[in-house]
Amino acid sequence: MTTTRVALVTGAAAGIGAACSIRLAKEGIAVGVLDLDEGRCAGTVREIEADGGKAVALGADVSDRVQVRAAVARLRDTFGPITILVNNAGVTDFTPFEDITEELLSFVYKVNVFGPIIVTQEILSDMKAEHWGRVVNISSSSAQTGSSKMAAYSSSKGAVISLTRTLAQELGPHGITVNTIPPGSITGTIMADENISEASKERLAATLPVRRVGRPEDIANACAFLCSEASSYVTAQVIGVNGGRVVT
Ligand SMILES: NC(=O)C1=CN([C@@H]2O[C@H](COP(=O)(O)OP(=O)(O)OC[C@H]3O[C@@H](n4cnc5c(N)ncnc54)[C@H](O)[C@@H]3O)[C@@H](O)[C@H]2O)C=CC1
Ligand SMILES: CC(=O)C(C)=O
Repeated sequence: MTTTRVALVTGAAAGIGAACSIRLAKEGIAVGVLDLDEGRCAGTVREIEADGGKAVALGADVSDRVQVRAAVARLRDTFGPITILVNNAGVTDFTPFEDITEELLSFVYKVNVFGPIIVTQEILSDMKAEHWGRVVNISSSSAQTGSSKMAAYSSSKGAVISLTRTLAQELGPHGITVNTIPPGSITGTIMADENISEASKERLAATLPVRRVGRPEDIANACAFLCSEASSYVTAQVIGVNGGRVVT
């Protein structure tokens, strides 16, 4: 890699976003670790720096363009133009369909759909100027299979898959690849012990090709490839990881 690439990872204080940030930093990429509360990003930044990497903590709500613009400016001032973006920040929701309200829909869609659109728009000029970019959107296997009591969430992630395919066409001519990873169930907040019993995890694992529930590191490895120089001809792909359905 001739220049130090700069990445922005959203929702990076914990879980999949933290794993992606740490993994990208191992490739020599300088990482903007963004989450709602900048203070919560310190742990991810510390782990990256302890490993010899470069990172900066950023606080912003991905659905708020003013906050996103300020965070992007700080990252750009710190490390330079941003040419890698992982739209990972997301919120899940388990609500029976008939109980879904406009307020809930607005909350879920603002984070899961408006967020990736706003953040991508705010860094796009850097990618176009470099004629090189990597965008990875974290969707969900529930967008492909449906998931009972997750209509707001799974439909929002379906929008992320469609957004990915559209942007791949629109941004490809600018040297920018756009892909999505629809994880299956991954240990972390959603799959935390208080949310799912060990017996349920074992039953779930028995249905998965690799016979185990996914880990954030699994997503981070797939993400690192999609953000690499080598992945220049991979775009508009939906790359299932650990239970995610692979569709092209
Ligand atoms: N864990 C799982 O089983 C699966 C997760 N996913 C997706 O992967 C992504 C990450 O999920 P996890 O790491 O499991 O969740 P997580 O809850 O551990 O991490 C999500 C992070 O996003 C941050 N965040 C939430 N709203 C935000 C906003 N408006 N602005 C900035 N940051 C915000 C949260 O503070 C949190 O740190 C999400 O998009 C989720 O929908 C998809 C499939 C399965
Ligand atoms: C939360 C989520 O997307 C799954 C597949 O569990």
